[in-house]
Amino acid sequence: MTYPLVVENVSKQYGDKTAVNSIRLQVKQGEIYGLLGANGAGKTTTMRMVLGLIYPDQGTITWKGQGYRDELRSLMGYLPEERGLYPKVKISEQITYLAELRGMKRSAADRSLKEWLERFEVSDYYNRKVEELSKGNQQKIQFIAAVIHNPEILILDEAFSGLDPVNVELLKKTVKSLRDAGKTILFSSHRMDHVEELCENICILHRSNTILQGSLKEIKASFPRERIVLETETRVHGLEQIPGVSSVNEGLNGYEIRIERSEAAQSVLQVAIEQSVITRFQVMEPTLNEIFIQKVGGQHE
Ligand SMILES: Nc1ncnc2c1ncn2[C@@H]1O[C@H](COP(=O)(O)OP(=O)(O)OP(=O)(O)O)[C@@H](O)[C@H]1O
Repeated sequence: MTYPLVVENVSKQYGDKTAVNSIRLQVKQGEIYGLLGANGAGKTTTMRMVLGLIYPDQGTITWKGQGYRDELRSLMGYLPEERGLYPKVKISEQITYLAELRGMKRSAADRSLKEWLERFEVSDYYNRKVEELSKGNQQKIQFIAAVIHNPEILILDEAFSGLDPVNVELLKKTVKSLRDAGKTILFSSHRMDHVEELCENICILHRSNTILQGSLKEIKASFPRERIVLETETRVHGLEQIPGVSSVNEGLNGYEIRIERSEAAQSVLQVAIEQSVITRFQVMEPTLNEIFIQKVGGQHE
């Protein structure tokens, strides 16, 4: 396997503050790589180094085997976390200008902009100023600014924040189609459900260091299964008293039971069978949210 984007033992200091400490990433073509971490963990700093906007103090970043060089500008697209459009300038003017900076001809940029506006169902914004748009629609325009020049590598920092559920789906679908078109995508998010849906591999940063990294599937399989979903036709009593059960939550459809050791699952099933007809019994893998909280939560600032 050759990886187009390789970050090798990269560190970055700001004064005596270490923002990123010796991190390593290998991102495939046609994948969305998840970069996770609490606020201040070092995600944006890492992305800005990949983009060549700031330089690592140590380590190397290579794109198809070579270090940063100016030609990469036109191959990279960036959706920054802090949005940076000019409020008073027309969308058509500023997006085509940004595309020209990335090496596009104005006519091609204009054509591409019109296609993207249509795809996002906002064609009438072509002549509008950014300040006239809602936050969510400004976000869509900012996304267009990142992809208009058809970059090979895409850096998306909190791409879906501030969007309503319909627009989240629209952008998610778009990111997936860019992945399927062979783009190499680095994606940060605080929404673990989005990461679970989009990313094959992840890296969780905590206070500048990598605390968990690898295939999401393997990471999930390596954590114990401590949650049971139980649905029965009638109520079941005494679940709390089963040895190894740490909590029982009764919901509308049944129970969510937490266990401390895997043998307890068998006892829960036994007790439920004795009292009712079971319509669902499932020992669940941990969610990424649970894993994140477990790894980061206890030491959160
Ligand atoms: N220009 C800067 N000067 C000094 N310190 C900085 C600078 N940029 C970032 N830092 C520090 O480096 C650390 C990592 O910041 P970074 O922005 O990369 O975190 P993040 O993971 O993107 O956080 P968030 O989720 O809040 O966006 C933080 O402690 C931050 O205060």
